[in-house]
Amino acid sequence: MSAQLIDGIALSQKLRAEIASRAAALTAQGKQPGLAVILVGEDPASQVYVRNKVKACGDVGFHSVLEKYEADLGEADLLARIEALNNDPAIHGILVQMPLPKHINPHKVIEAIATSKDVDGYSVLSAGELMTGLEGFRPCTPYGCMKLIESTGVDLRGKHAVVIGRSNTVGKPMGLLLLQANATVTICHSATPDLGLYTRQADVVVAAVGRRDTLTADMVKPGAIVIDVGMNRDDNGKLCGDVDFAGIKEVASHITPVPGGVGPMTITMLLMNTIESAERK
Ligand SMILES: Nc1nc2c(c(=O)[nH]1)N[C@@H](CN(C=O)c1ccc(C(=O)N[C@@H](CCC(=O)O)C(=O)O)cc1)CN2
Ligand SMILES: [Mg+2]
Repeated sequence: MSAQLIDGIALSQKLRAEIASRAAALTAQGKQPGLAVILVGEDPASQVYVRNKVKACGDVGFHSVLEKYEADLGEADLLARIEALNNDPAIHGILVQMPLPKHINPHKVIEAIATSKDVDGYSVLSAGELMTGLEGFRPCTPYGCMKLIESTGVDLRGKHAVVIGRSNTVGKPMGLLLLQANATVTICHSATPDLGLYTRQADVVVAAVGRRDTLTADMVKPGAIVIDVGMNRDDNGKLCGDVDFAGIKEVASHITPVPGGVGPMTITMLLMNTIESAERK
């Protein structure tokens, strides 16, 4: 058996075209969607991500502002910038690129963003909205994973989904989104003994641990959907995910590649949250 590839680039293109037409409709009413992206410091990967976010905004017709600050920016200065953007009617979404320099408390920064503009969905209130099923912004990476799963046409009702990883930004919200879609959810993590015992029972596995070869073919039920959130490097420095793609594609029904799977969807769902924010205004 050879799994069908779930193409995050193709799905992103389709969703971004829909977002662009919604943006055009808002712009025609004088309400162009706007996203503010803040980067503190010179982390090379973060520089690429923020550049890609700003470019993605331009591609779908959003207004965007990129604010770049030196790594020694004071926490109070960053909080003051966020407060100004909270009060800027041209801005519907505010995103502070993570990770932040060590001297800045990321929780304080995230909580300073108005919930109505928290398009990363990282704040305590956004997490509570997800937990209780209220309308709100879903964190972009797990939201993108849900769209990738939906694109397979498989109904999650009654299916067993196993999430590997319990981070606040991916694992935990992923579990809640799967639960909302009526899956039976198991969350595994670094203290789970015999991971394969759980994953072999799963109809859907989402791997989000940040360690390559966490999931191998012998740990996957034939016909399962495998979503790989990982971004790691192999021995040759090549980008790879958390799962053994070559082995698992012979067992799974559907699998996301790395690169080209979950990654592009993270930025697409940021655009989705931003258009939803602008439409709510
Ligand atoms: N404020 C935020 N910070 C961070 C987030 C986030 O969602 N909000 N997520 C990550 C980084 N990230 C976006 O910010 C991100 C990571 C990866 C990709 C992506 O498209 N990856 C490509 C491969 C890229 C490569 O070749 O290196 C892929 O998987 O195809 C997009 C966005 C942490 N910080
Ligand atoms: Mg993310």
